[in-house]
This record gives sequence, structure tokens and C-alpha cells, in this order.
Amino acid sequence: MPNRIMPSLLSADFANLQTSIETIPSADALHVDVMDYHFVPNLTIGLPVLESLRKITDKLLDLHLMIEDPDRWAPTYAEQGAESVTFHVEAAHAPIRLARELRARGARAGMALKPATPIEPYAELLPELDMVLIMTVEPGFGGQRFLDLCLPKIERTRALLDATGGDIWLQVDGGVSVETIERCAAAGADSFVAGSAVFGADDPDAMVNALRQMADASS
Ligand SMILES: O=C(CO)[C@@H](O)[C@H](O)COP(=O)(O)O
Ligand SMILES: [Co+2]
Repeated sequence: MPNRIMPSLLSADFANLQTSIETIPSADALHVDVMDYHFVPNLTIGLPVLESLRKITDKLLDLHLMIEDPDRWAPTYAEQGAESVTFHVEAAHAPIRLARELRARGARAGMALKPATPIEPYAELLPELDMVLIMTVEPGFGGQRFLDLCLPKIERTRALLDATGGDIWLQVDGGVSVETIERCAAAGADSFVAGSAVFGADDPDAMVNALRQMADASS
């Protein structure tokens, strides 16, 4: 199973996003955190920035929508060229319909869970998805401490995905670093979001490769 390192632009320089992206040529995708001041107590970027990013990079754009009412807003992100659009199940009114709408627009459909949200009630939804995102911090901010209590949920989600079959990615997001990535990979994650660990490193691209090597050695 290939391991993917997806740096979060939340820790990049918002005044120089293109320059920041150029520092990580080895990244497998760019993780874009969209926050609305309602679902989380923070505000970041939205569609206009996605449109600009789409023009300057061919990398997979992995949108993490931390917004209320994703049923209404998420499909537009797929229409604007995001290959992967992840909504929070806590905010979605009709997750199956939403996942189908994302796929109908050509995007991979992702479903995110906050740390206290269990995966089991959503086991039946998994065939509708291309990715499950297990948050390993409370969503809203970069640079938080990894929550070890999420590791058993990563393991249980891996077991459910294996039982489901297909190629559904298992992503972890929050506090992923050289200190924590091995435990995430051993628990069954294959897609790793890292913000402060990558953009806070002296050599961000070397960090991307180091993280991937550690994940490969632990999975
Ligand atoms: O979705 C989020 C935060 O809500 C993340 O994508 C963070 O941006 C990850 O940052 P680090 O924890 O890796 O610094
Ligand atoms: Co994120």
C-alpha cells in the first residue's frame, strides 16, 4: 500500500503560497483546510484561493472542509477542480447523497471524523467513499499536539476498510510528525497530513521524504 504525504498549506506562508508549494516538490498532494468560523473557531480560505491554486499546480488538491452545511457548499469545490473533497460527517445532513454528488462531479469523496466521533455508525457508508479522514486533533488550528487516544479508532477503521474492499484511503490529520507518524502507519493509515512538521522544517521537502520513509518502514 503506498503511503502518501500531504502537507497542509495552513502552515504555509499565506502571502506566498506559490513559493511555499515550490518548496515541497515531493509532496503527494496539497492539503487545503477550509474553515468558516462556524464549524470551527477559525477562518481560512475558500473558493477564490482554490481557483488560484488550481492554476499554479498539477498536484492533487485535497480539500478538507471544516464548514457548516457541506451539503450546500462542498459540490462547488469539486466543480472548481479539487480532486478530493472531504466533508465532516458531524456537519453533513445527508452524507450518502453528498458523497454521490462529489463523485458525480469527478472528485474523490472523503468523510472526516472529529476525535470524539466513532466510525462504527458509518460502517455502511464506506463503499460510498474514497477516503476516511480521522482527525488526531480537534479541528481548527495547526500546530496542536497529537491525540494518542485516536489510535484505536485508526485501527478499527482500517479493519472496516479492509472488510469493505476497494481502494479507500485512510488519512490522519493533526500533530503528524516524526514523533507520531510511525504509530499512525502501524495503526493502518496510508495518507498523512502534516502542516507544522513540514513547513516548520529547515528543509520542507526533505521532511516530506523522511516522513514517507518512516511510514513505509512502519506499515
Ligand atoms: O485540519 C487541520 C486543523 O484543523 C490540519 O490540516 C492542520 O493544518 C494540520 O496541522 P499540523 O497539526 O500538522 O500542524
Ligand atoms: Co486538515
